[in-house]
Amino acid sequence: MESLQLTTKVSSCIPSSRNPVQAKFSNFTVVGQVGYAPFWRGRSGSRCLRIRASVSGGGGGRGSSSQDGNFAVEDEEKEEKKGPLLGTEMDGSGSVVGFNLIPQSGKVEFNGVNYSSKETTTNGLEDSEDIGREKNAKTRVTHNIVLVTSEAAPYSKTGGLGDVCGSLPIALAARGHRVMVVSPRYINGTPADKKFANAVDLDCLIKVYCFGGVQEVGFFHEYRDGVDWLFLFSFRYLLTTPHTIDLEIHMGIYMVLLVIIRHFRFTLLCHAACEAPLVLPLGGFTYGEKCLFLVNDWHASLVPVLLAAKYRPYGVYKDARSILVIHNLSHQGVEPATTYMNLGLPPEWYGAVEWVFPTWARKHALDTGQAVNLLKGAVVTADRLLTVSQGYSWEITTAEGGYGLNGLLSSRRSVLNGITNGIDVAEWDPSSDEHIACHYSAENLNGKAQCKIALQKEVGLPVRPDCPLIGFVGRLDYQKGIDLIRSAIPEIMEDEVQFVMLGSGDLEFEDWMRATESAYKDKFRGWVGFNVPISHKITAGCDILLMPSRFEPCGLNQLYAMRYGTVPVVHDTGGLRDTVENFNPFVQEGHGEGTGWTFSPLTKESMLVALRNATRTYRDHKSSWEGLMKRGMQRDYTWENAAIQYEQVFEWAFLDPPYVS
Ligand SMILES: Nc1ncnc2c1ncn2[C@@H]1O[C@H](COP(=O)(O)OP(=O)(O)O[C@H]2O[C@H](CO)[C@@H](O)[C@H](O)[C@H]2O)[C@@H](O)[C@H]1O
Repeated sequence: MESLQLTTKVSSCIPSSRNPVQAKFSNFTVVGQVGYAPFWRGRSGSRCLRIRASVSGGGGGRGSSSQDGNFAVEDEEKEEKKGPLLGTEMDGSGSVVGFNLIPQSGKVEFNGVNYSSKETTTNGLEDSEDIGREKNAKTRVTHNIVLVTSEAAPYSKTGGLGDVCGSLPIALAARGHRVMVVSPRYINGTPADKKFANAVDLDCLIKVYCFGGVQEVGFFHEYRDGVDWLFLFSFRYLLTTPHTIDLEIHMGIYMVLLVIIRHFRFTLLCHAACEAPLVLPLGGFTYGEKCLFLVNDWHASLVPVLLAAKYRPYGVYKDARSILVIHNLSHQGVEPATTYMNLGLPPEWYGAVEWVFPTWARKHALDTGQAVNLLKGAVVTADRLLTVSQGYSWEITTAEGGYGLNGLLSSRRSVLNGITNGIDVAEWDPSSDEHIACHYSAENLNGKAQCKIALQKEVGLPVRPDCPLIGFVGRLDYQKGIDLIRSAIPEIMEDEVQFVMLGSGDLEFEDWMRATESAYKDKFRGWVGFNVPISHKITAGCDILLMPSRFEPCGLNQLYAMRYGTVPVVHDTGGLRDTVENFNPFVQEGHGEGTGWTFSPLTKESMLVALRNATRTYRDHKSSWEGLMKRGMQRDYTWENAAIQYEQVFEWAFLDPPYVS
């Protein structure tokens, strides 16, 4: 099975005059950037594409997907449903040549995965039982969603991106959408590999064209919680590269190799994610062309560029839409300009990803500043842009928060929105958390004191139930404001407090944590590493969670903390500002309101003031403290809230024509 192939020989290039948007963007380049704002220039050039048959027959091929109606309307007026398909017929070469139908009532099994007809929507329609139940329900539109990500918990996680991409798909599936998640299959020869144990090899190799030739990629698949989880592998990738994300974090000296590995891995990921909806008959049906791509951060940013440059000019994915979800603008996937040829894009599309560093950012006199920037590619080609909080969606349009993309992002402000992340309320639930010593809830807080004692014992701090215990969990890097904690620690340690930090990342900060532990044996513990059970124990056992993030697109730890009755003290920025309400003890007839402390500006002094206000309230105003804890615990953090807002954005995406067609 092969994908659209781009030849490097260029023979024709005919931008459509049908659509002004296409005319404007299908051939462009950035010729200069002043303050990073690009000037677009048409570029004469041409291309020749060769389409090789990928799926033929059975209505599952490109252009005639079996799920063309994936943009489905659910209401009681539904027409007769079709029976689900059993699976594919393949020819000797492994190409799909047809499908076998089975009756609609039975169970569907494909590659060992059970899809009951209730779970598997046909053209997005729910079964008649549901229709009956929802007789009076409002008409609702469901979509075929392809979420592309470098990580998805519990399979892979290095940070919040993994959490979000592990939970949001399930919430969307629960609302009736058909959802596929495409991410790499990280196998590293450790017990962590077991997380992929339930995924079965689909035995379907596809060919994509990038990195100077044909690359074969395959998929493992698990159907769980209503979601098709697809894990990508490539033999070349397995044989030639370290493939654990944990290892990558510690690769330091092999950074150059690491950059190449990532570039290769995520280029493959994007190409494969574009092919998967067309060629994989999951549960008997392909997702088809009329799907919605949710692409997360720079790793998946090539997807909208591929849709525009490789597929739409040849009539494929005309009705698809793409939404770029920005979790962290400070990582943009910037590589040397020479790597453009690896991306599998037509030469004339260079302008979409072209990036010119300003003079001051160049390393030497001969450095021309030329680079490719994958995230920028998505910013200029995706149909809509999303960030993970409203505050951050504004910050990225400013010079301070825009990391050089603020000009472009501002120019797309009309399609830029922010939706605050939810959290996995089943995994993060103090009344049932398997990692913590004692369960508790807003109604009965007794167990929290036990969790604090258990944490103090586990990390070897003196057991002092009344001493305020401050926690920190997160990546040790510039974003998280670790340098601020480092500069404030001598003063924090003068107070009657204990402090537990869990984190990994920057080696300098890891060393600092170890040294601080030696210096303040009775007060400070620094746990270097990535340890999910300990993160739960800290969240439950501490009284206060400190987050002095320099910027924070959303932040999950403050949400986890509030759900566990641990009061956050945060820098007043981005998603932290949106989610933590500053404590005011005087309102509500002295009952107070708010869920934590927000401080600004980002200085040691203002952080210390907020922290000391928190510890004083903890010690001297027990009822106010309990109010703070309970208000935080009673907030609604479910993903359903966020999923409903995502649906609104999906609707807007399909109302407009494709941004680049
Ligand atoms: N050492 C360690 N051991 C165990 N667990 C650890 C850990 N270090 C971090 N974690 C966990 O990783 C997650 C980090 O969440 P953040 O929201 O801080 O994400 P991050 O900055 O990575 O992601 C980006 O994406 C997310 C999701 O959109 C945004 O919330 C965020 O603002 C943005 O920077 C949490 O679940 C945390 O508990």
